Amino acid sequence: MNVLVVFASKHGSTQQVANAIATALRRDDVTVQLRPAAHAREPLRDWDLIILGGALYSGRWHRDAHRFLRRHRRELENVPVAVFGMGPRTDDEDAWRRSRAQLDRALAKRAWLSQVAVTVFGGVDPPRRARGDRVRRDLRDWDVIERWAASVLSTVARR
Ligand SMILES: Cc1cc2nc3c(=O)[nH]c(=O)nc-3n(C[C@H](O)[C@H](O)[C@H](O)COP(=O)(O)O)c2cc1C
Repeated sequence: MNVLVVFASKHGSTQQVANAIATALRRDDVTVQLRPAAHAREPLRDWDLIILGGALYSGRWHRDAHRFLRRHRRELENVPVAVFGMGPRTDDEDAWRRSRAQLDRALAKRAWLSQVAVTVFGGVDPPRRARGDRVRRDLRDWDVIERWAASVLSTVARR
C-alpha cells in the first residue's frame, strides 16, 4: 500500500505526529512519503490513502491544510483521506470537544472528501523564549497516535 502523510505545522508538534504515523506505517510494510502541506504541490497519483494532519490555531485549522485540500480537490475525490487536528493542551472534556468542533467546522466545507477517519490529538505548547517559564504542556499520546494509524490502515485495507 502507498500512503502519503501530509502535515501543516507551525511549531513542529504536528510534524512530529505525522512523522510518528509514518514510522508506525512503515513498520507495517507500507510505503510512506511524508510532506509538508505547503510543498505537496505535485499531482497526487497512485496513493491508496492520504493522511492529512494540521494544527488548530484560534479556532481554525492550519491554512496549509485547507490549501492542500483546495489545490488537490479533483484528485482527492477518489482517494480515501484520514484527517487529524492538533490539539487541546488541557485534558478536560470541554477542551477536547472544542477542538473537535473546530476541526469538524473546517471539514464541513469539504463534503466531497472521502473521509475514512477524523480525529484530534492532544497539542503541545509552543516553544517559550523566556527562561524559567513553566514546563511546556504536551498532551500527545503516542500509543493513541500509533493505534489510530493502524486502525486507519485496516479500514482502508478492508474497503
Ligand atoms: C496562540 C495559540 C492558539 C491556539 N489555538 C488553538 C485552538 O483554537 N484550538 C486547538 O485545538 N488548539 C489550539 N492551539 C494549540 C495548538 O494546536 C497546539 O499547540 C499544536 O500542538 C500546535 O501545533 P504545531 O506545533 O504543529 O504548530 C493553539 C496554540 C497557540 C499557541
